[in-house]
Amino acid sequence: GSLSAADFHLEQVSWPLTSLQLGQVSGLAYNTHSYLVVFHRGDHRWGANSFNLQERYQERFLGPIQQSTILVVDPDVGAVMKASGRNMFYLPHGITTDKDNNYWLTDVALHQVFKVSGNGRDRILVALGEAFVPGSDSGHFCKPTDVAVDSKTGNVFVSDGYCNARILKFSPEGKYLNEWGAGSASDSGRRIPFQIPHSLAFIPDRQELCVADRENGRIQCFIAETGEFVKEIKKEEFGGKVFAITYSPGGDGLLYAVNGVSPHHSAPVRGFVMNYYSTGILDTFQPEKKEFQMPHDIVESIDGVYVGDLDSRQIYKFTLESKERGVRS
Ligand SMILES: O=C(N[C@@H](O)C(=O)O)c1ccccc1
Repeated sequence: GSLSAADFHLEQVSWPLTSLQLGQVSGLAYNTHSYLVVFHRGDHRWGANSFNLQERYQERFLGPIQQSTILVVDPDVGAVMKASGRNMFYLPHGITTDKDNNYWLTDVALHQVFKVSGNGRDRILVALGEAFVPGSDSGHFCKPTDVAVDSKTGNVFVSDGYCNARILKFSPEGKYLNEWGAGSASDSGRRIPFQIPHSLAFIPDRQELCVADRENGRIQCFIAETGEFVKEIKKEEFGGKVFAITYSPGGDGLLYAVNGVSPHHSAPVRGFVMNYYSTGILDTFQPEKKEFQMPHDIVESIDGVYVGDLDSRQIYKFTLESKERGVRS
């Protein structure tokens, strides 16, 4: 019969074949040509003193990152096919591609969201927020973390952010449409605010938007049209931190997640494969030899699942191996 995800397990494969010379890896995306797109910080890093108490970036004197922060990487060997994003960003965070292969990016130092042409020429097509000015009205963000695009309507969703606790919705041209906070929690019924809405995944099969509510260690999903709360996925196995999520459309709708280092290391840091509808955990995965340090984004490509680790400054690739073979060998 047809092989279900239960017959498979994600295992790390040795990739890339040559070093990608990355800084802190903050975001991963993939494009319609099934290439991996990497958003990294070059020689900048987000340290304990990067921001003051008013959430203002303290290292403007460094100027923008001069290395290429946007790398299009070939999924087979990991060779850099295209490099761009020089002299534009200070602290890259999230990256998403739209159906025309344009990039939507966030920069936590700029407190801004950009739509940039994906042809490597880096034309800024939309810029949201005010450079270096944190805020919480419809024209400002505070360390925005990610962007998701609804390919059906072209509407754009922003998770905002480290120092706000909301999701904003914009038209394809960047016109403010709506915003909302956390939905009601499953247990207490009290509305527990987001604590770093850190990563977004759009569910095209359902026109829903899921949010990795990082420090609450939960995923909350909403109706994209209205922002109405649909459901919450919170697992003991997450250990109280969910850093990133991504969704694989199609029949069995797989939702992937990576958790973070939990207090007292009570839960291992790893990746999860869940069925979006049943919310059951189908598989977990982690690097063979080393541990994840800070898995910061995850994306599924045509041939595997990629995890960008911010602290180890590298990208791990996992592919589906049949469990039976594991038993036989
Ligand atoms: O979470 C943090 N960083 C990462 O998510 C990241 O995106 O770098 C962080 C928080 C406080 C101070 C310094 C870094």
